[in-house]
Amino acid sequence: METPPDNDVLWGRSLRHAHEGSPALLGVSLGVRDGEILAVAGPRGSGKTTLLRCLSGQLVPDEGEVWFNSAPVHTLRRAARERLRRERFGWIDPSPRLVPELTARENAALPLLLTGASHRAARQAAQEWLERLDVGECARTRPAGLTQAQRQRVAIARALVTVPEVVFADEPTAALHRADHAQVLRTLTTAARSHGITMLLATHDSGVAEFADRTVALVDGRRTAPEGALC
Ligand SMILES: Nc1ncnc2c1ncn2[C@@H]1O[C@H](COP(=O)(O)OP(=O)(O)OP(=O)(O)O)[C@@H](O)[C@H]1O
Repeated sequence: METPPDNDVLWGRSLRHAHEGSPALLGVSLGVRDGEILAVAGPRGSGKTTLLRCLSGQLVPDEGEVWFNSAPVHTLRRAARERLRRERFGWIDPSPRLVPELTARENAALPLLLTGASHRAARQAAQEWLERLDVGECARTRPAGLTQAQRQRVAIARALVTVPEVVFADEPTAALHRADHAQVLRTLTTAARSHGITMLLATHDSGVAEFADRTVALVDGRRTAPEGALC
């Protein structure tokens, strides 16, 4: 088995995957460097979500390998992959999926409570992340009382509260008004950079690439090199 380059925190090799017979990835390889913000660009249906799910251990590819910090992920059992996702990774969905009964701060604190942090520590860290993401004043409000942009910021706080090694952001601005896109992306990428968090940012919006260090493009489940880009 070939081992990944030393400076890649995450590495996928020749990933192939089909959903119930529909091909989604047709042999994608990529490495992500420590602390890098990598945009995964491509039109709808090009395989971006499938790639992020394979790299984060949510999905085992039909073929190919995934390595995290020089250890294989694709050979781990389900429980070990779930632990990896819970303890080392963060995930941001296109639409914020918050627990409606909990306040913004309680939602943001959840991942820390799941890793065994005390209520007090989790509450304090959640409040700090809400403030960094400009929704500190919403801490006691439940999701129904927030705007969609505020809910997405709370979901981002929840993904970052454990300071994960890698955050996977799947179209994080898809459910927002265009006017909110740049501000949310700037806040997200600034927070990641200041904490040395590696980030994969799936997007079909070419404007997102300006927030990334590098862009890889997918079309029909394969990588293409965007003109002028170094991949
Ligand atoms: N659960 C599923 N069952 C069946 N087909 C699926 C499933 N998930 C994805 N696909 C198909 O796999 C292909 C790649 O989908 P994927 O969601 O990975 O692409 P994407 O680039 O993230 O698209 P989008 O921007 O619309 O989310 C598409 O043809 C899609 O219809």
